Amino acid sequence: MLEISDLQRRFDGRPVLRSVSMRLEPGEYVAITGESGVGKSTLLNLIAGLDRPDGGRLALDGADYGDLDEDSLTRLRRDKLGFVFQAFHILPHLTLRQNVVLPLWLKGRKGPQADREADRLLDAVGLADRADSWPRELSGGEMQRVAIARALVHAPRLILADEPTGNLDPSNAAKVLTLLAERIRASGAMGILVTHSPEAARSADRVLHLTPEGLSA
Ligand SMILES: Nc1ncnc2c1ncn2[C@@H]1O[C@H](COP(=O)(O)OP(=O)(O)OP(=O)(O)O)[C@@H](O)[C@H]1O
Repeated sequence: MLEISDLQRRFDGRPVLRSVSMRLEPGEYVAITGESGVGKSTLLNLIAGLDRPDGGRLALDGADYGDLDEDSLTRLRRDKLGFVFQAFHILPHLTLRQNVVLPLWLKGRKGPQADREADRLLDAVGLADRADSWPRELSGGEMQRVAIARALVHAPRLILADEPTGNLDPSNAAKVLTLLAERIRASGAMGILVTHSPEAARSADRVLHLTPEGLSA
């Protein structure tokens, strides 16, 4: 479970997040929308443990971020989080299988079993026959599906997606969103999708709006 209560973040004395609270149960997938500059990425960075709040509490499966030092936060990110961002950081000098297997390598799992896991995910995103291809051979939509496979391969508890369909055509965007929602629900993970697109937001179980006052349905 992800618990956020009364989260606050200021930049140069200017409050961006004044009091943000939410709760996410296993298997739940929520979309967060809100005007440009309202603090969506700031919130996502805090949830990702990439930034520290000025007040309030964040806890994932009972682990309070405030009790974790930088090394423990890095471990939490590596072991429990999956990231799908628009700049998907697919590494050009690695094959698709190697890109997808990377989160398992980082956890010290290297070998045939890890490769099989990566292939299973590539299959799930419809790219089973492209495991040995290079990223430069892929379309934008295919690349985004590789990013999703990689975000899910280590069975993260929490998946964070920031405008994952930003530069996709409507048909590929719909495929990517369906896939993300299906995988989150099937694995009992939790998902947070930040998006400006009402259509993308509808692929989640519920939609929350971020305003200067906080998060509301
Ligand atoms: N590191 C930082 N230092 C100073 N100000 C920052 C920093 N990060 C974000 N901000 C400010 O906080 C506010 C919220 O930014 P944020 O990127 O979270 O908004 P957003 O809702 O994600 O916007 P968009 O939809 O346009 O991506 C903005 O005014 C931004 O300038």
